[in-house]
Amino acid sequence: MDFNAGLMPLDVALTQMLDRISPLHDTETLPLMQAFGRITAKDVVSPLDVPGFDNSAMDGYAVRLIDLADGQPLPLAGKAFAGQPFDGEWPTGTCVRIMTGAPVPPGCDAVVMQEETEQTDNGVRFSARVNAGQNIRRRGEDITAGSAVFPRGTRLTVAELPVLASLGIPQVEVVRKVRVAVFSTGDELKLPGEQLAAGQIYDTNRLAVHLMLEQLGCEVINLGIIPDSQEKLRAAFIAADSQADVVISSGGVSVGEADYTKTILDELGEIAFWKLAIKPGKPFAFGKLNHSWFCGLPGNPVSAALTFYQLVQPLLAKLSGNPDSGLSPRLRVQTTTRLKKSPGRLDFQRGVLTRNAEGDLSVATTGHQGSHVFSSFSQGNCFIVLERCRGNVDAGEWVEVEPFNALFGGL
Ligand SMILES: Nc1nc2c(c(=O)[nH]1)N[C@H]1C(S)=C(S)[C@@H](COP(=O)(O)OP(=O)(O)OC[C@H]3O[C@@H](n4cnc5c(N)ncnc54)[C@H](O)[C@@H]3O)O[C@H]1N2
Ligand code: MOO
Repeated sequence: MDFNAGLMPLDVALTQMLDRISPLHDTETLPLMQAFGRITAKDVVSPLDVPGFDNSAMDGYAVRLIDLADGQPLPLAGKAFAGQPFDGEWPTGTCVRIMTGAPVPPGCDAVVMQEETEQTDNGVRFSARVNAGQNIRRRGEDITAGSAVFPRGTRLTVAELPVLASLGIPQVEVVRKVRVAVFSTGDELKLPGEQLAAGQIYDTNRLAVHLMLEQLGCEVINLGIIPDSQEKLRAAFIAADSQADVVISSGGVSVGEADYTKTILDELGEIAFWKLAIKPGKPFAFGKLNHSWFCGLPGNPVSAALTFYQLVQPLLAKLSGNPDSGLSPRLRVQTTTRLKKSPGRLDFQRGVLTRNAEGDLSVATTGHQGSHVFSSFSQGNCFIVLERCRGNVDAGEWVEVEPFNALFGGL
């Protein structure tokens, strides 16, 4: 019997999910200092030219080309500093001492850096050839007034926010944070610091999900551990649905006798899909509650973190108006170790991607790939993504890898 028949392929699940979701409409306006990581809600239009005026790129001398024609030294007519333009008369046959960032005087054809000049009793001698426009940074050459500097949907980081500061923009309109409620389910779960009775374990998944949500800039509503009781689980879902845009649970989505999540979802909302052709993470469920989206992560910790990473991360990106899913581009490299795999599902094994002295990349397994071995994320730095139809992979074969992003300590 083929247990994998009827499982939904990952790309189909992702398309179905993302097609149903539209970005949040609500926005807020924040000072630049508080806007790191947020997504612009509108095109940001520049009110200014940058640079705002023609200015010098070097410490040196502002000249007119015609004055250099006979090779004679030029006496100084005055000085220009950043913030203190030269505003005197500029007589023919003279030059102006100028500093980096100072506005070039009207009529200036070029700036000669001081290393290419010589002081003489009769003024400054220009030994090297001087080209029109050299060392002048032109008004508007970086950004012109009225142009869209960053389109709607830009994630604001240290690459963008200082540009807004340079335009004199003090605040920016961004999409509001996505509100996400999270809880773990299971009678066996305890908090770190508590005593474990026989058969109990510590709750790993809620911390993993909470931390990933924070990294992704979401507002987290952490509802704790919900015991395996239909009543308590129903109450948790209702409370979560009333507060959040997305509700994430972990555990209880498989086929065990205490796996109530699916039953309650059927009752309170609609399940769009459940059971994917991926390993780990097969019992991932997605659907809609009364007003929020629902993601049911499998209980096994690697499966929970992996399905969050591969499915919930792109969902949150879309909701927050970010066109970038957050997933790293995949590469093809050779594996240096044998990889165990059964045909049927798309495997996301954890691997170590390295570069040898010749600059060639290769990957090796982190070892045990059980969906309870959370330390494999720490040992690895990438997913080894093995196609559904593939069986065991021998050392030397080519495989696809997906480097971890910052959620798992990658770049
Ligand atoms: N007969 C079948 N059994 C299972 C199947 C299946 O298809 N048929 N799928 C297996 C797979 S794959 C996974 S993954 C799990 C998912 O099960 P659930 O989502 O129902 O999760 P639980 O049964 O509640 O727990 C599974 C496992 O994970 C531990 N767990 C749960 N929550 C946490 C947490 N917050 N932190 C740490 N560990 C957690 C739990 O103790 C169990 O060991 O089902 C398989 N079974
Ligand atoms: O598909 Mo499960 O998530 O292997 O542990």
